[in-house]
Amino acid sequence: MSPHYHFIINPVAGSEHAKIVWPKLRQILQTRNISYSFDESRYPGHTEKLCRQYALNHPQAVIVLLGGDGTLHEAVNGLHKETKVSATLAYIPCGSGNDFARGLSIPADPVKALDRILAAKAPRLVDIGHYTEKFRNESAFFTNNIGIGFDAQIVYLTNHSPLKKWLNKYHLGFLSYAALFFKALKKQPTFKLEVTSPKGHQVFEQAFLCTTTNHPYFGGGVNLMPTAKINDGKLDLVVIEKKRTWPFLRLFLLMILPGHFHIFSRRVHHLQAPKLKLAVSSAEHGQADGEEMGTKPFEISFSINQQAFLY
Ligand SMILES: Nc1ncnc2c1ncn2[C@@H]1O[C@H](COP(=O)(O)OP(=O)(O)OP(=O)(O)O)[C@@H](O)[C@H]1O
Repeated sequence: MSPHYHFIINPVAGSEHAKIVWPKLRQILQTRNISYSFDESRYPGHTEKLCRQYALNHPQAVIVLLGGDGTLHEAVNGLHKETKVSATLAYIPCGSGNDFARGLSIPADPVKALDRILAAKAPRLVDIGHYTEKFRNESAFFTNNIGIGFDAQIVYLTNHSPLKKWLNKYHLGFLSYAALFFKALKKQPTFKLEVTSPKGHQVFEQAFLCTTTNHPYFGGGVNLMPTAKINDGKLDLVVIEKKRTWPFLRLFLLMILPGHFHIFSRRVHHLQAPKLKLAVSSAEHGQADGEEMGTKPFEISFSINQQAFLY
């Protein structure tokens, strides 16, 4: 028997892309006589509540999210924060970044993504990260990555610039990250980072980017760590040190070019572990799945959980 699919739509995701796509998908569901229902997220944080409530009342259903990485972040937190609620998730990328979809090779075309979900036989387990941060007194789950330093500086600048809104209007939101790259490069200082993992203790005196990631992508498709796997029970920590600006620019260029040869640079440090601790004593920007974490020092611990996904 085919499952019941409950859709949660974030109407503002991807400059209202989800809102435009939904009627098309609904038509397909009706034509194929698929059992479905839906909710619309009405404010930031609503998806978290909707997802938890639906899963509590309908443990057998598949909850399909129409939105971007932020929508998925909320849904996963809805299911895992407080007590864990068992539910199967599925995801149709309609955001501006859609890095999680890239990580799972979910088609960018919403109709194809829906087809894949409807054809999938059984859910598969994927990793989701968990963090606890002392200075923010905060604990949450993440699907993509947690960044300290350069990537978080870009998120901060993007959110506080009118450019993102303007580019979003033309469905070019991803370009806002590129546009603010050089401003972030100028503003972000290097910082001292301490890393503790099952492999030992390491100190980086000139860390510039420090990203703990669940899959290869960040910033709307930049391949930070091609070997990161979303179902290996491990998180990938990437630390990039910066001594001078030009070598860093060269590294970043290698990151966005095919081949991704940046991973061979001695300035790029990579560590895979199921548990990690990071400490930064200076006040730095942080980002969690593209959302700002505020500018403070960090004492952050990571671990891994799992979530059933239909894809
Ligand atoms: N009805 C709503 N009105 C305003 N904001 C909302 C509403 N529903 C959800 N949100 C918020 O919209 C934000 C953006 O959603 P999301 O991240 O999914 O899209 P995006 O930013 O376009 O995509 P991506 O994160 O992939 O770049 C989320 O942080 C969510 O809290």
